[in-house]
Amino acid sequence: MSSMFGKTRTSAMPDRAECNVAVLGIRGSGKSALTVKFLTRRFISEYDPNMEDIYSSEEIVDQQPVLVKVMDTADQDGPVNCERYLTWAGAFLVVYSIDDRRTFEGCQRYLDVVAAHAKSLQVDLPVLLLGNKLDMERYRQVSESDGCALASHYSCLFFEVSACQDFISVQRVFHEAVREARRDAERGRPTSPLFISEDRPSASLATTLPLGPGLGELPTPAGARVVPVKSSRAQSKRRAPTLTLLKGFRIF
Ligand SMILES: Nc1nc2c(ncn2[C@@H]2O[C@H](COP(=O)(O)OP(=O)(O)OP(=O)(O)O)[C@@H](O)[C@H]2O)c(=O)[nH]1
Repeated sequence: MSSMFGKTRTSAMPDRAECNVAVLGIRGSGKSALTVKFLTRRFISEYDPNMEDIYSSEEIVDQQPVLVKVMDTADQDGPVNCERYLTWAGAFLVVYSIDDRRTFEGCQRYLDVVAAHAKSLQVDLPVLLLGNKLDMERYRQVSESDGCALASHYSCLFFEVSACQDFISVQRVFHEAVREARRDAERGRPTSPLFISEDRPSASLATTLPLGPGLGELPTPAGARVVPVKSSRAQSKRRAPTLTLLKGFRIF
């Protein structure tokens, strides 16, 4: 039923695109806060740190509906047993906190793990590096240029966001992950993992999921800093997401 990026069809539901996004990073970087912000538009400050789950939200990205599934991972001190998300995800968000150098150094191991996985598959896997907690500017330990340099090294996109400030910047990041996954699918990533529910070829993706004319439609709200390392061409149409929590967050 699920796929890295592809379409599913059941008797009760027409074809629809899906994109699996894994949120990676060491403890305290804000993975759960970003996930919840994207799904609910709310900032919730405390979560069960050991809980790992997959949530989904129906989104419109570049005028095309897509079911975005988000895995909020819960590794202890770095990447362990990574197969569960490497084989599942079609895009990766690697998160650190700008006010904690340790989280920045920790995220490099995730970038290495994903890069090695992509190399073993001989595919491009979309990765976005996120410097979170932009609201903690005065306690910043990781400069924007350090984030940019790391993203350049791994050829990934780079954004600085805050899970406790505006929703739009956080939504934009998740939508950008979907765009990247679409582009990789269009560039001809291997077709077999893309369609699991039915053995349908992925050749139709290019026609069913056209690229938008250009990024820049989503405003960057005051106080949020979005730092694209690679240029992006697509645009996103915003709307309130239809939220489906596959399992409830345990919030305490
Ligand atoms: N100021 C600020 N605090 C944040 C932000 N995002 C998360 N936090 C706080 O940082 C702490 C860690 O956030 P989590 O979302 O639990 O981080 P995590 O990466 O999921 O960590 P684990 O659940 O331990 O794996 C919590 O106290 C959050 O309230 C942010 O953007 N700004």
